[in-house]
Amino acid sequence: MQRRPCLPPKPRTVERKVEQDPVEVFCCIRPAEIPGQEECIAEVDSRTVKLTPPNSSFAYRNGSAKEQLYKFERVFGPSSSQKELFSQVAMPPVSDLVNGRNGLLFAYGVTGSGKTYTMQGTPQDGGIICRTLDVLFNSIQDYQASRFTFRPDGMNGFDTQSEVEAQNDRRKAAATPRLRPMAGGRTTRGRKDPPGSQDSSQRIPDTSCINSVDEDNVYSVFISYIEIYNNYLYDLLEELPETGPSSGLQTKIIREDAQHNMYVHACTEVEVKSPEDGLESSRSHSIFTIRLLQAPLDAQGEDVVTDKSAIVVSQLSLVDLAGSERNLRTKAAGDRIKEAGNINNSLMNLRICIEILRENQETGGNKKIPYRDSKLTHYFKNFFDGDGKVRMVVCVNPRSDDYDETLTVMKFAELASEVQIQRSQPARRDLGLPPGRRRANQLFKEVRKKLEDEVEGAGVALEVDLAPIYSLAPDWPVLTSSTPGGLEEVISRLKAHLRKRLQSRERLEKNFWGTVAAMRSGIAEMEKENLVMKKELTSMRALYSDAMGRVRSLENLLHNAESANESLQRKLEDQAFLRDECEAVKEERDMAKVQSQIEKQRMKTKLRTKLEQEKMKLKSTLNTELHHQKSKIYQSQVKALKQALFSNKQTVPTAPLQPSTTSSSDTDLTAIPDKTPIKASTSDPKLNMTPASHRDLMYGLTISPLRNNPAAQPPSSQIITKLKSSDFTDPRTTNYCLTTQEQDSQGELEMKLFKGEVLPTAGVGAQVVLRDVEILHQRDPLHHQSTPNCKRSSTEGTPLQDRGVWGSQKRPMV
Ligand SMILES: Nc1ncnc2c1ncn2[C@@H]1O[C@H](COP(=O)(O)OP(=O)(O)OP(=O)(O)O)[C@@H](O)[C@H]1O
Repeated sequence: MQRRPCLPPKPRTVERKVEQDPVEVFCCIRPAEIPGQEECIAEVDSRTVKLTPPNSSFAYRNGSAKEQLYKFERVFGPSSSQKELFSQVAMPPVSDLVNGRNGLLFAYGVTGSGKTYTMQGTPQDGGIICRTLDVLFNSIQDYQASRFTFRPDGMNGFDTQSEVEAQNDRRKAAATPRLRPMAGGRTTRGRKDPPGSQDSSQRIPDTSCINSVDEDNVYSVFISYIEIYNNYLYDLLEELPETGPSSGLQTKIIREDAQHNMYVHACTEVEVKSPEDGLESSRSHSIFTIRLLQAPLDAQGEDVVTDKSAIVVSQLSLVDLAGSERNLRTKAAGDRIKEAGNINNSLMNLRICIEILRENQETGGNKKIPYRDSKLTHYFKNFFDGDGKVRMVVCVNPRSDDYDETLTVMKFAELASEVQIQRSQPARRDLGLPPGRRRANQLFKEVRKKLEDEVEGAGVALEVDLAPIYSLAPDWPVLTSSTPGGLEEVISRLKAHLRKRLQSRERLEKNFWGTVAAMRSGIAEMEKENLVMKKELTSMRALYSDAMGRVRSLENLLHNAESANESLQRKLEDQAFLRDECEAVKEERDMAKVQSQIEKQRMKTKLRTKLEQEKMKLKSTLNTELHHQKSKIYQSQVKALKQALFSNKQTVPTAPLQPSTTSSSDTDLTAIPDKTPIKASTSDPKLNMTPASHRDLMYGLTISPLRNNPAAQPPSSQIITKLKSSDFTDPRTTNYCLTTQEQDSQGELEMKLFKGEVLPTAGVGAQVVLRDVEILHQRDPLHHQSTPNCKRSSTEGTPLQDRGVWGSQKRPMV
């Protein structure tokens, strides 16, 4: 069977001038939603629109916007009617369909631009789908084949059935209750049906019709209705059981038939006999396909030629594409994002295919067109390869908010209109049958009926008189006794006539028996052939059923494999989706982790700062306290020293300058190896020192009484204490100075300055640590003069004091 106009193989190497048609692009501007709204598109003339960027558009904001004109085959403004649009846009493809050519018509545009309205319309004012069915049935109504004359063979082809088989099927169909009507008209996208689309009583049908219908054919219309959702195919006419669990619509796969046509495997195709039958299931937002079957009548114009190869199938797909920008403006999430992503991927792939197609045509290149990257383009591959005419209706909502998306749509339309599609060949097949068979047969039937009605027993009267063909001779001669020549003449004429008759009879008899013999031998031959044929047929049937069994099992295997593949693909996609989600969650967690680390670090810094502040505060409190204590101690020590110095006592208590409150637990004190007072003899006015293991040394002091007048006094020690209390922030820097004076018999005065620090102990006590000693010598000038040999220090002669010259010698304390 010829499924459809089988295209001649497309030439690859042989150059041949092929006729091409451009993709025809039309523009339909819907009326404004709100009267007086700001609009971005205007109809310039019947073929041109002007697109003006509004201030709010992205293109305007980024400075790339400018006013632009776009050309179309035809522009339909807001006031155009559905009828007008249908006549210009869809009538030619309907005519092509009737004449055995394929066609694809799709509506493209942003959400809410009127694609569904254009394809379906309203009950009172039908859209392209309704009008297509109307016109088609108006045109073929009288030539329709009876139902079930053709049956889909499951491989994108059709089988012809005998009238008896068709009748059986009709009986069965009438007895079987109808299942849930065509998947309930549901679409997986869950869009709304156009108002009143199910109420056929309100419908105002289109009355146009195509005149070029071949009357010597019979016609059958089959429709299918599929939807591509999330890049999966669903058969929306799939019958679902009325009761019981329903697992919903199964996904379908695309296959290629023997003629390399793409088709949806196991997709329901419903034979429809009227527009209403078709519209019952035309609430489509997707691909509504009409397939028209044409088969010629036999020579008598009575029956359909049952030869499969005589059937011609043409197809018209009416497509309502999904809006292209859903996710951008709807702020979709979750499944909606996936859906929007798939919609955009499909449309993007459609654009890519068209772009490469155009590029190949322009450059003569042979770049691979990625039709198989999405179901939408895969399904329509044949059309772009030249299997039918492609038309596009670009639907536009004029509102300014849609400008950016409309601009993209316009660019795509411009691109599509530059693509050339190879013109498909008409699908007629000449079987050498005379035209007008149907008409002649009809006339014959009409005349016979008329005669039957007029004359009783007209059946006999209508028998063809074959007498002239088989007569033995011309009519008997009229012979009478008055014939000139007399009786003799009559007898001789009769004899001649009889001789002729005898000859004719012999000839006829001979012919007859010859024919009989030929027929007999023919029949015998035929019988023989028949026997052979019967045998062959039996073996062929066996082979055929074997082959069919194998085909079926292979088909099942293939189907299972494809289903498994499909489900694996789904799983893969789900996994990929899950993986993406997991990655997103992981990313979120990582971010949270980093955030918490930053938070921790901040807390740490904050706590450290607080700790430092607390420490400083504590330190300053302690310092204040220490200072206070130290002041107290100093005062008491100074007091004690003063007392010691001025009380003329020989010794002052040898205890270190710690208050008695110093506890044994004092850590600094424990570091002092020996707390035993260091005694100094009165004869040795110098201070006795006991080195400690500690780096700093602590000294017990034995202090000689201070003479008020050293000159008058015998050599002795004089101690002057000096405290500098300017800096108490660090107790270690508190200066402490002890001075001893000694005058020898030559009158040289030696002064020792012990420099040290007063250090706090761990308790509230303090200790004196001497670090340096400076010795100053002063010689009495008077004495010096009398003793010229006396030695002088290196600094001698430097007038340090009024009283004489001081030499200094610094010795670091160890
Ligand atoms: N030419 C028009 N005249 C009157 N109403 C229209 C026209 N075009 C669209 N509408 C109305 O606008 C609304 C949206 O139109 P429609 O559903 O056809 O848009 P769509 O492009 O198919 O959207 P989606 O992409 O979401 O399917 C509908 O209510 C429809 O009736």
